[in-house]
Amino acid sequence: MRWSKVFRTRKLAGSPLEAAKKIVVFGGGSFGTAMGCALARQKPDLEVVLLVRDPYLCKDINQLHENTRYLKGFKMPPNVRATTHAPEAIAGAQYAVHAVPVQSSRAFLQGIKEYLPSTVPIICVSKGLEVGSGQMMSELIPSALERKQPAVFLSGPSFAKEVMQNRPTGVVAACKDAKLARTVQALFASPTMRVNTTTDVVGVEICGALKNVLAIAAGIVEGMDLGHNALAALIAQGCSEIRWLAEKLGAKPTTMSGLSGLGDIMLTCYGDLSRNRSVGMRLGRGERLEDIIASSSQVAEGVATAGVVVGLARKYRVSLPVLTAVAQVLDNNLTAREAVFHIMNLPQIEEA
Ligand SMILES: NC(=O)C1=CN([C@@H]2O[C@H](COP(=O)(O)OP(=O)(O)OC[C@H]3O[C@@H](n4cnc5c(N)ncnc54)[C@H](O)[C@@H]3O)[C@@H](O)[C@H]2O)C=CC1
Ligand SMILES: O=C(CO)COP(=O)(O)O
Repeated sequence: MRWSKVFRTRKLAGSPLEAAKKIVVFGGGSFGTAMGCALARQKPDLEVVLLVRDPYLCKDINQLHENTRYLKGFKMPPNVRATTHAPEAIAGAQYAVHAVPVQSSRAFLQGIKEYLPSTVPIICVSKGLEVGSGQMMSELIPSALERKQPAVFLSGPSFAKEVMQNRPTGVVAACKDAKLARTVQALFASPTMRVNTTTDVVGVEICGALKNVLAIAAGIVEGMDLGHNALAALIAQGCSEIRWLAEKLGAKPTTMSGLSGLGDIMLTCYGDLSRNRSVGMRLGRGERLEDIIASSSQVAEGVATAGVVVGLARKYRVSLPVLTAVAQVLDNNLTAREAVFHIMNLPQIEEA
């Protein structure tokens, strides 16, 4: 109650939300839609435009006020609309929320580059590492746009469906420019959304990318019905591995125990709504990856990121048995059972 009062008084004239007139969302999938709606709910005269590819989905959003493909059954606020036309979507927008899956982000950004002014901040919610370049989104965005662009990385435990249901959620806005991080904090913060800030972009991004790989491992353990002990041991080991790699990359230790680290690891490794965990569960039950992917309409970023992690482990000379085993299972080099046997038979160690 007190929290909500604080917000009501903070959202007075002059705040970034008050000043914002139009926000464009790249990607009309589940998370782009949910975050767009979260912004639109806060300010009825804010224009939120989802840039989508599919004209049928576009029509549904505009006529039924519902994302019939990705968030069926949830009504969207009337100030959210969709278009397939990039120049029109972007024109006049003060912020761009980027919710296109990582592996499609480079091509997408190259396609809209000429319409996006270099001063418009990108608020990136995509979590993962690009196959091939191994880049994080903070590296991929300037590389794809071939220029500097202000960018903030918003991450943390936040299932799209629960954001859409306006249930309490906490995320972290990471930006080297602390002032811009605070602007994004003020944009998204509401009585149902807490937004912390940090300047540790690398830490937030690497935690967000690797927790998806760990969630696949957690799903495998669940799918094989190995029990609570095994699951807890696996997640604890995975947390250590993420910390070892994150430290090598220069991340702050506090980020690991924060929302984008432990918070999102807990959500995705234990939460029924996680797509990465559900890919793992199906692998653990013996399904083939090709069949799992063919039957899923939504992205599970951990599948692509797992292969990149193997390269990072090599590059930074850090042993990541759980995270790299996920890549081996996905590549069909190991069965899930062999991976568990392999991990259980590693040398007994001193805790690090
Ligand atoms: N769904 C969730 O609960 C959360 C998702 N995220 C992250 O947000 C990102 C997007 O995820 P979702 O919205 O869940 O995915 P989704 O699978 O629901 O939707 C992806 C959207 O991106 C579009 N897209 C794909 N390739 C494209 C391209 N080349 N050009 C333009 N659009 C393209 C699709 O048409 C679709 O609208 C991912 O990186 C995910 O890890 C982050 C937090 C929560
Ligand atoms: O990142 C997420 C929640 O914070 C969503 O996780 P999944 O992609 O596994 O559903």
